[in-house]
Amino acid sequence: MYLFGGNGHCKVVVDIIKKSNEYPIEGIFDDNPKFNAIFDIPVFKTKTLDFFIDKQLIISIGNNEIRKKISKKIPALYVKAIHPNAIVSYDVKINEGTVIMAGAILNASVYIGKHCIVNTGAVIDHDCSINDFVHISPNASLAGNVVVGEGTQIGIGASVIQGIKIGKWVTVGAGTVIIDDVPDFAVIVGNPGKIIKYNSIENE
Ligand SMILES: CC(=O)SCCNC(=O)CCNC(=O)[C@H](O)C(C)(C)COP(=O)(O)OP(=O)(O)OC[C@H]1O[C@@H](n2cnc3c(N)ncnc32)[C@H](O)[C@@H]1OP(=O)(O)O
Repeated sequence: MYLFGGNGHCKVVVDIIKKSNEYPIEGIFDDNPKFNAIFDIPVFKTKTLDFFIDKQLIISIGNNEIRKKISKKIPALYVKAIHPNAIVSYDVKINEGTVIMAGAILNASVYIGKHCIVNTGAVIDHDCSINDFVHISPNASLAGNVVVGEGTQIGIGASVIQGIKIGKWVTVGAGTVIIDDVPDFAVIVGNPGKIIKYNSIENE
């Protein structure tokens, strides 16, 4: 399999794949000239997108908007990666392109969309629904029945009480406590969370 994107997030994705032993990593694609190899894995420059058509791929880029753009451009056999030390309930649905990091806990009947990141130690409790291109940052916790819209980032250490609906392309700041629904594109911080501005997202 291959990875696309060679920054810090990529190193954590490499770790998951090596530990889960599911796929050998044949290379990482990144056009930045500063990368030649990441750990012992060669870095290649992109020549043609057709190369990826029959290749297993994960987009290893932390920015949700960029991950979406690249996934629309590159036709590949997207796969998911789940760290062996994540705890994933048996009826959780995880879609392609998504990575689940060490210590994450996904409880009963959780749904996770495509190209999501469930980062280190995040907790997603029963019946939550996480849409495509979402990032749940390290140590963030979602109580039961929370819905998170496309492209949203839940910041490091944030907490969301049960039954909340968070819109698309929202940014929930580090350590924020969400006790009410959050509209699309909001940037929300503090305890309790207050909206400070709105994201502008191109071609979402
Ligand atoms: C493995 C990994 O690294 S995963 C990555 C995890 N990273 C994160 O979770 C980062 C989350 N990002 C944040 O919390 C950011 O601070 C954001 C996105 C909410 C805001 O960032 P910016 O748009 O740059 O806003 P800025 O820093 O200018 O802050 C605006 C105001 O909000 C306040 N503010 C910003 N973030 C927070 C926060 N998390 N909690 C409380 N207040 C905050 C600032 O103090 C500032 O207040 P002021 O206007 O009174 O001075």
